[in-house]
Amino acid sequence: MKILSAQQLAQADQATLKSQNITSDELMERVAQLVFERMHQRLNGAPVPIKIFCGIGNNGGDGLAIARHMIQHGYHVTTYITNCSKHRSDDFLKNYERIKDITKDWPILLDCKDDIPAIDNGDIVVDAIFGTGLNRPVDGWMADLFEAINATQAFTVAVDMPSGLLADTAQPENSAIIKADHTFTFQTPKLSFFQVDTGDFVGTFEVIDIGLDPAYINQAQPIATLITREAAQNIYKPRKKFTHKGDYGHVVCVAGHESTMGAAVLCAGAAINAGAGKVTAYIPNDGDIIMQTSLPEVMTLLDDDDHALSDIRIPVKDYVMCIGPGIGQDDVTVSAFAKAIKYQSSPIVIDADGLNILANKRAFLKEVPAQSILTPHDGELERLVGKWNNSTERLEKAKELSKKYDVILVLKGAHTMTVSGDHVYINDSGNPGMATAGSGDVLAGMISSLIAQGYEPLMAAVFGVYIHGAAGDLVAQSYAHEGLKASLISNFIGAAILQLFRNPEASNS
Ligand SMILES: NC(=O)C1=CN([C@@H]2O[C@H](COP(=O)(O)OP(=O)(O)OC[C@H]3O[C@@H](n4cnc5c(N)ncnc54)[C@H](OP(=O)(O)O)[C@@H]3O)[C@@H](O)[C@H]2O)[C@@H](O)CC1
Ligand SMILES: [K+]
Repeated sequence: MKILSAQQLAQADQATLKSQNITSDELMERVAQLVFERMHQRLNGAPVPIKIFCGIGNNGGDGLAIARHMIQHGYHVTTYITNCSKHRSDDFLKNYERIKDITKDWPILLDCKDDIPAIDNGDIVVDAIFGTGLNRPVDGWMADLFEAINATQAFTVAVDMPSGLLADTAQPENSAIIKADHTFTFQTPKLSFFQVDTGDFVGTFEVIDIGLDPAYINQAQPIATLITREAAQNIYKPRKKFTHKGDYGHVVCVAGHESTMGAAVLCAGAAINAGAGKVTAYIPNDGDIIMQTSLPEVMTLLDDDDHALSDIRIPVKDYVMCIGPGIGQDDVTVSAFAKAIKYQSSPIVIDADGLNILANKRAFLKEVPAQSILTPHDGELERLVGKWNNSTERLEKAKELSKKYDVILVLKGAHTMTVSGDHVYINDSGNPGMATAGSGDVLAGMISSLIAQGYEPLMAAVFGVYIHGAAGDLVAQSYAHEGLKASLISNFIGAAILQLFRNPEASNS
């Protein structure tokens, strides 16, 4: 699903009015009707007090139209207008007249100086103050109003966006933002919904297709793409009948150190579980028994050194290298790593200590084959690109690194983002239980496995991240977030692929 910028959405709005030959007022009515229907479906006429706060732009116009529908259906609505300036939009004004004429229930004008209306914990608050048109930080009385709403336990529903949140640009520090419990957002989700410093303001969200011009949306270059279940279905490559293990590639996991052999086991195990035809673990000599007893399907190649990797020689042809899990940063390993990546000519996957070595010895970055995949968590990313002040800057820095070295970055976290040049793919599966040791080793093994099976590196990363999250979601259903551990994610890879094509209603999930 495309994620468009606030500017693109405004253009889509204009294109829609033209192509569908409708007025902006008619589009606003369509939007309000769709939001009302969803609220009505859930509330089912409940006599709960509903307080609708409306700004004086088009977001406020939406709010007034929603209020009118709710009043007409017998809900207990109080409508407030934050009447802070004279610049009211035309469609706001039309809906202001309409709610007065039709319902005779006049909105309360708040003069933005005096008291803030009382809000009780049992109220439902509808936030229609600002949407995509926010153009400066919120301060003064308005910031106090936001704080008062946030201080209550009233269930808060945001229209299009929580007010105060910017759709796609850096949010100034300590901005006043409404903390929504649920957001009805129009046509596409906004980039800030997925960023660590702003995502929590959105609550759960629901994208409402408001029928904006498909021709405009199809040609628009998105600022990011949300990888949903449907997108993942389209990437999946089913196997053909007359094939053999050679058709599904060979992964060599270069991993492990005397105290971190588990990382090597998780990485190689995930490569097998994700479908590679063959997997070899290149490990320190003493790790042989651990690997062979843990994973009977995996072959081993042993380093001369008992405890650490010292000279990585791989006497096989045509394989995909996954390097880094648990290798440590001993001097011998750093030199061996440099040599190993220099000899690679096709894309590899670099994780964990492999990334830390690259951060310390930046010259090695030039030796990384084009289209290789780097899978940093935020600590590793910071070592690679330096500190950032906000999520927007984090993403910009990742894009720069990706372009400079022609590599793909998988920025791990809630809503993992895969960055390839200016293209960003945001993952929609997974849960907080996946923040657990070894989860990254499993992901690195999975992505390498998919490249070995013939997926283009970028799609291997995007699909691998989705299935990794989906496997985590399946594990969480039986083990809770707390009981989720990396080896379980790996064990559920196959189930997650099956689930991708199961009718969600039939499987009740
Ligand atoms: N895209 C679509 O297809 C559709 C979009 N629709 C809806 O339109 C919404 C966008 O509407 P919009 O452009 O009128 O902007 P909006 O969010 O109401 O804010 C503008 C107002 O806020 C004010 N203001 C801004 N910042 C402020 C601040 N910090 N502190 C105080 N005031 C501030 C600003 O004041 P001014 O700058 O004029 O002084 C102006 O009055 C969108 O989110 C969706 O809900 C649907 O109806 C139809 C389909
Ligand atoms: K809003």
